[in-house]
Amino acid sequence: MTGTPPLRLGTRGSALALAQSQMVADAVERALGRPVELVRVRTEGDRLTGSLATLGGTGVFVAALREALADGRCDLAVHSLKDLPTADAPGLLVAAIPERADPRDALCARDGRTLGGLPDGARVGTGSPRRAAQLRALRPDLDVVDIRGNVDTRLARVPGLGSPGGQAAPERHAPPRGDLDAVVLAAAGLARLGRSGVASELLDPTAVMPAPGQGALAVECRAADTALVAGLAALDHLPSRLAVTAERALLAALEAGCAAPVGALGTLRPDGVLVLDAVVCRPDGGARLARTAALPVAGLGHDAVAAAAALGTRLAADLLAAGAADLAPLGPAPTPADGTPA
Ligand SMILES: NCc1[nH]cc(CCC(=O)O)c1CC(=O)O
Repeated sequence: MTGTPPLRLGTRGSALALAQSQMVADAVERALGRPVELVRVRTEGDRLTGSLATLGGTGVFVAALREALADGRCDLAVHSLKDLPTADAPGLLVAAIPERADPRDALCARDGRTLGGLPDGARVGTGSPRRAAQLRALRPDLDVVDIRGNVDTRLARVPGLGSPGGQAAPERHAPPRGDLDAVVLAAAGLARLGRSGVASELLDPTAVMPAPGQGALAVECRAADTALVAGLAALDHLPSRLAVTAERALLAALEAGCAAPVGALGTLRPDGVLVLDAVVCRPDGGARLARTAALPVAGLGHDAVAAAAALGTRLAADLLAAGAADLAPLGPAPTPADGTPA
């Protein structure tokens, strides 16, 4: 009659956070046969909408969820891996990295245009130095406009792409609408919101390298909840974990904050070789360093995770030896990479 008490999954209230939290809640219910309820965690970031992105960056949101976990106000939390600091949180554990969604960036342009088809001098919005630098490298004529806000707010800046309801989170200063030719957003975020249709081009990673961890989620819980840790392992997808482990080790070794113009993408090939591509850009797009490293991980079992991390560290050393630190502002970041986090 009483049954097992529900697991409490702590989440922010944004549309993207709710969508990905609900996806994971459903997967946990299926895997563990235990009910999961979403628990709204109000973060300081949510109170400071708008200005937050420039003040505290994505870390503010993650920190509030982690506090709620540590305090026992919730039992698990879902983070966008690209917003998760590379440093470990004491007492907490990323117990699962589910299968990664499409890691690519998506161009969302008016009239279905591609990057190559945008008119000369077109205005393209992004809050990410990584995206801005790579867009400028491909199209030096573009006017790259710094934008903030949630996915709906950003899409509304492109004529015809605002959500049908026209609703966007209330912001202190209402942002303009329909004033840009295009915005660039993560394909994975659009997919989770059911808005993949607004993408007019999925950008080739060799041209626009995604952020480390983009498209992947992290399911975090208390390390001491050993039964839950063991249960959540059923949601872990090893190829995705290997790829993002390499990407994040690279980011950590570059001491690159989330604002640094650094892209990285790991891929586990069918032959068991983990390939890691990475790029460090000069913010104006006028120069870039790109490097690739590969390592066979088939047959390593769980040692493969440590090997993936070593691959990322080694590629970072290659990039630094080639002068990455002269190209880009590496080191602790004052602003977030991609604006408001999920
Ligand atoms: N920093 C914002 C952010 N964090 C996670 C996503 C969704 C994609 C993902 O999970 O990687 C987004 C939106 C975006 O970059 O367009």
